[in-house]
Amino acid sequence: MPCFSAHEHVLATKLVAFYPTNYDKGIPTHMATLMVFDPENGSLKAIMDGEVITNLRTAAASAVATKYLANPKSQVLAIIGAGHQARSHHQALSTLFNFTEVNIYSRTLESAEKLSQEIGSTAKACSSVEEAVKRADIIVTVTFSKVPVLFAKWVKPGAHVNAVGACRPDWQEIDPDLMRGSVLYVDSREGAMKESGDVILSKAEVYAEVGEVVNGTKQAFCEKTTVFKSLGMAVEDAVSANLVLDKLRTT
Ligand SMILES: NC(=O)C1=CN([C@@H]2O[C@H](COP(=O)(O)OP(=O)(O)OC[C@H]3O[C@@H](n4cnc5c(N)ncnc54)[C@H](OP(=O)(O)O)[C@@H]3O)[C@@H](O)[C@H]2O)C=CC1
Ligand SMILES: O=C(O)C1=NCCCC1
Repeated sequence: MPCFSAHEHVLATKLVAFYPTNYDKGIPTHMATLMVFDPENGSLKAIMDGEVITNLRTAAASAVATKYLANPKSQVLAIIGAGHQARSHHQALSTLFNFTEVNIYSRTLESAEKLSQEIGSTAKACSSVEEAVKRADIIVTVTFSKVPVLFAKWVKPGAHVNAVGACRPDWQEIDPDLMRGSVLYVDSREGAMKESGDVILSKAEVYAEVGEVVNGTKQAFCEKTTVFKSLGMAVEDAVSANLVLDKLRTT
C-alpha cells in the first residue's frame, strides 16, 4: 500500500498480507511491514513493524467516522469479533463515548469472554449477534467471516455501524438489506467499489467518503442508520508512521 502525501510531507509503503489460519496457531493474522522514505530524494528513512499501526490506525479511522455519524449520546457499544481490531476499536471509541454497556459476540464464547474480562464490568460476552446488537447505538464488525453476520432486522434504527472486516470483493459481513437500507459512507469510493463484497454484492449506493463529511462537502446523517465501510488506506499508515518517527525524534 504506497502513499505520497505532499501535505504531510511523507512517502511510505506498507506490505501487508493476512492469513486467517494463523489465528489457530497463536500468531498474528496480519503480517505488515512499513517502509518510510525521504520524499525529497527517495532514500530509506525507516523500516518499522506494521502490525500495531494497522490495529491503531484502522480503529482511529472508525473513530473519526463514528464521531460524525453516531448519535453523540451513544451509550451501548456492540463488538462482533474479539481479536486485535476488537480491542483497538474499543480503545479508540472509548476516547469519544462513555459506554455504559459493551456487548461482545465472537465465533467462540471463550474469545468473547476473554475480551469482556479485559474490558471490565461494563462488558458482557453474548451468545448471539442479535443479543449483542439489539440495544446497541454503535456496532463494530471485525471478524473473518465470508458471509453476513449482522442483519438489518436486529439493528436499532439510528444506530451507526463500523464494518471493518470482509475486505475482499467476494466476502461479506453485513446483510445486503442493511447495506441498502442505511446511509453508506466509505473511506475510499474507489477502494470500496473494487474490494468490498459488502458494497459490490449488495449494490448499495455509496453516499459519501468520510473525508467529504469532515471537510463539510457531504452531510453526516447521524439521526439515521449509518454504515461506515472501512477497507484501510495507505495514507492512514503513512501519516501514522510519520507520527512514530516524530515521537522518536523528540524522545
Ligand atoms: N478495514 C481495515 O482497514 C482493516 C480491516 N481488517 C479486517 O478486520 C478483521 C479483524 O481483524 P483482526 O482483529 O486483526 O483479526 P484477528 O485474527 O485478531 O481476530 C479475528 C476475530 O474474528 C473472529 N471471527 C472469525 N470468524 C468469525 C465469524 N465467522 N463470525 C464471528 N467472528 C469470527 C475470531 O473469533 P474467535 O476468536 O472467536 O475464534 C477473532 O476473534 C479482518 O477481517 C481483517 O482483515 C484488518 C485490518 C485493517
Ligand atoms: O488496510 C489494511 O492494512 C488492510 N486492509 C484490509 C485487510 C488487510 C489489511
